[in-house]
Amino acid sequence: MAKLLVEKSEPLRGSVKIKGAKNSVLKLMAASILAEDTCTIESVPELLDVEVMITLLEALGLSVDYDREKEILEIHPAKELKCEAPYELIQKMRASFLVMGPLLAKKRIAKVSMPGGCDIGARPIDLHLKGFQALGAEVTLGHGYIEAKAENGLVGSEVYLDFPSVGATENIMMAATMAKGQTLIQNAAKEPEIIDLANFLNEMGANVKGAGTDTIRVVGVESLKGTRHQTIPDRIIAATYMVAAALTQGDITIENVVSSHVKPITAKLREMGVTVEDDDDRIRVYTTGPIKAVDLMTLPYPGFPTDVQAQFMALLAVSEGTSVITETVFENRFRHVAEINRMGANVKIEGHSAVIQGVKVLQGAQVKATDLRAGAALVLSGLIADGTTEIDEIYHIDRGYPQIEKDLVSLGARIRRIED
Ligand SMILES: CC(=O)N[C@H]1[C@@H](OP(=O)(O)OP(=O)(O)OC[C@H]2O[C@@H](n3ccc(=O)[nH]c3=O)[C@H](O)[C@@H]2O)O[C@H](CO)[C@@H](O)[C@@H]1O
Ligand SMILES: C=C(OP(=O)(O)O)C(=O)O
Repeated sequence: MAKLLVEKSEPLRGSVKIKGAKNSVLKLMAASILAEDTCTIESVPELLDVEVMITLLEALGLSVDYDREKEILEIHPAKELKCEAPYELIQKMRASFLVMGPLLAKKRIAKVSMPGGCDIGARPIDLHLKGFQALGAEVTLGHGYIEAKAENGLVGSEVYLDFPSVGATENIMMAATMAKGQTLIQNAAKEPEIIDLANFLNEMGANVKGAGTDTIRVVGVESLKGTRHQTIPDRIIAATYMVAAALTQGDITIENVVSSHVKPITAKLREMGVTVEDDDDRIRVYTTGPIKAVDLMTLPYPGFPTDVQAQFMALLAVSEGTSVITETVFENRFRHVAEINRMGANVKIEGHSAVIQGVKVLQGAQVKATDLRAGAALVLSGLIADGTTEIDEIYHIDRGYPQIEKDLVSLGARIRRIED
């Protein structure tokens, strides 16, 4: 299996341009199932997860042209849309389950494999299913598959989410686009990717209002057409590179970022003594002083993102003092602790919190990426650790970072990929 070898590097300097957001583009791809004609999506990063979604759309009968160089994806409607999404594809990636809402809206029946748990938690789908049921679908579970049926079409309704789940909000929003009448999604997730999806759906002719607030109103329409859309920049990659600047005591300018999407990151870094200068679409992060210990808690947007928790742990591991990170979104998202401790960090898990006693230096070691962001955190730690850090199982990183080593090397990092 491929590995990354990360050497202790000089402070990172220079500028880096952020590509389209994985967590947006995968949903835009799923939403394309709804269109009567071609959808063109721009700024589609070259990621493993994008390849999995292409395979899934093709398995459903759509045809897809992906110009990897230009980062443009054209998704053409199926001659005959299939309504079954198989286990082999759904188990590869959680976001595959997002085809259920569009299939149910368009075919009035969908049979999708249950996604199962993953490295960061059990990740149930009860809220997605409650939403489909509220819209009148009959949902049955059997042999590892979920079947949802609404023979006479879905009917708009009120859906209250117990937790503002990103995926449930998106799946229900897509299902509701062609339901009869109005759907209200209350306690909806407010992530920027939800707004991007709503904009995409509206460009296709849907009637979605309130995305980005906790109440989304969808008025069903008869059909949806194709459109051309530019994916929003990846705020999690931007945040990862912001941490890289602070950790290496460097000076990085991040281009093509929506500053308001990374406010919780900016605020936390400033609290740690790091300088962050932000314009609308560009952020400069630099520091020369020590990093102050801080406490943080992950929360749904606009709270501190769980997808940046591991990267902040890498930074707090070498801060001055004791910090506490509390993870409230996923119940098992501390698997990176064992790995970062192998590099000399002093982190203890206490229930849903990690107590981090800052140390002066980290040491290069053999470690493995236990999930996508955990892997990114290890790459960052490797940049300041003495010697070489050898990171295994980097396919996790490739799910969500189109070119982590290329970007970081362009900023002065010493990273090599060893292909098997
Ligand atoms: C592809 C994608 O966009 N992934 C993101 C998405 O994942 P995802 O959409 O899976 O995350 P959710 O917001 O749904 O999950 C948040 C919490 O709600 C729970 N839950 C969710 C649905 C449900 O039906 N029942 C339930 O209990 C989950 O187990 C988890 O504990 O949002 C997460 C939270 O910001 C991010 O970390 C992921 O990177
Ligand atoms: C958890 C993540 O992704 P996914 O929901 O696809 O597993 C992530 O992007 O950090």
